[in-house]
Amino acid sequence: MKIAVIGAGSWGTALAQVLATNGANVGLWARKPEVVKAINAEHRNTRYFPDEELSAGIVATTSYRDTLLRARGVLVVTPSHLLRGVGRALADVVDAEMPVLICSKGAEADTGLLPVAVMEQELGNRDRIAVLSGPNHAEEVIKGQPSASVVACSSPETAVFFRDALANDTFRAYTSDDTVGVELCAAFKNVIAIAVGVSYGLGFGDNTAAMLITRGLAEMSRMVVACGGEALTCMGLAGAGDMVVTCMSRHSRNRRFGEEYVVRGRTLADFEADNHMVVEGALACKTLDVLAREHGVDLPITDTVRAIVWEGADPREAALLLGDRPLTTEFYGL
Ligand SMILES: NC(=O)C1=CN([C@@H]2O[C@H](COP(=O)(O)OP(=O)(O)OC[C@H]3O[C@@H](n4cnc5c(N)ncnc54)[C@H](OP(=O)(O)O)[C@@H]3O)[C@@H](O)[C@H]2O)C=CC1
Ligand SMILES: O=C(CO)COP(=O)(O)O
Repeated sequence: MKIAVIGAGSWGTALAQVLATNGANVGLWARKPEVVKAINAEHRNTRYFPDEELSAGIVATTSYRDTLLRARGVLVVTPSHLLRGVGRALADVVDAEMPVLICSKGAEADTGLLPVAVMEQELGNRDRIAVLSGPNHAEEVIKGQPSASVVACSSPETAVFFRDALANDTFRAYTSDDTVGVELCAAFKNVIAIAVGVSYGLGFGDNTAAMLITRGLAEMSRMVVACGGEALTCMGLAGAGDMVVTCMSRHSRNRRFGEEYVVRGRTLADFEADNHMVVEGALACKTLDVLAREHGVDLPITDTVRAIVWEGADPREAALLLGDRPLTTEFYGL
């Protein structure tokens, strides 16, 4: 069986390797010809994983049409701000039944639309559009270290199709029908990871990090419930699981950006350019604000991250303001 993967950054490459390890032929779309050449000739993605040998079952190309040719399903693994453009391009090459798994974590700028809704607008047929999320740093998944993730979709058949394509002894995949919950968890945890990075950058310790993680989970739960998702999803792999790993792992770009912003004064543009990698939380703190206003949800940590990253707020003063709000019950708004 052939599966297509759109995006040959860290996560697209790692997922292509999981699929190929499971026996699939993988068509991998990369935008740079030199990445395609290295993958096909040397079985390496020299830009993101120079030390990992990729399966010979992965064939890269810069053509959407060739990537999708005879594929039974497609994974979209680009940064979230590119999703609408990818959906538009895919509309020309996929039929109305092709299962689509979105692996990006974020929401659309300006509209606040979540990935499945964006893709549905471009491709139609929501039941064939699923989303993948969980505590999955690509650097560990590509090495086959034990990990788990959730495939969420309104259609159990689509969820099971992708679950079975991805699952193996070291990559457990669970299914869920709470797409909105899983998508919001994915967008939120990146924002909170920036907050944790800022906190360590300011010299605060592990108590502060644990506070931000758990209050971040409360913030996430308020939003998930307000948008029609399930609070329990926030306790699962896409919620608490991904929150913990992104806030605590040395691999997290979001956490590292937050820390380097404070300690080294590095801007978002510099950080992303130097690493060739996205910091999804920087965009998400703005897009989640659109949703929060729409649903009247209080997001104090998200607001603080946005003030620091986009409005020039001093990180230490912003942190003090966060602690200076009226005291209330632990699970207000739920
Ligand atoms: N990395 C991880 O561990 C995980 C990431 N994710 C999510 O997956 C998504 C993709 O992230 P990831 O794989 O890490 O990406 P990376 O940050 O590793 O790399 C960015 C990718 O985006 C591509 N890109 C950048 N700008 C454009 C553009 N204008 N047009 C087309 N492609 C572009 C880059 O291509 P090029 O190399 O040519 O610049 C590269 O493939 C994100 O939403 C992320 O949150 C989810 C789980 C784990
Ligand atoms: O989503 C991720 C891990 O599950 C990756 O997080 P970062 O983008 O912060 O590295």
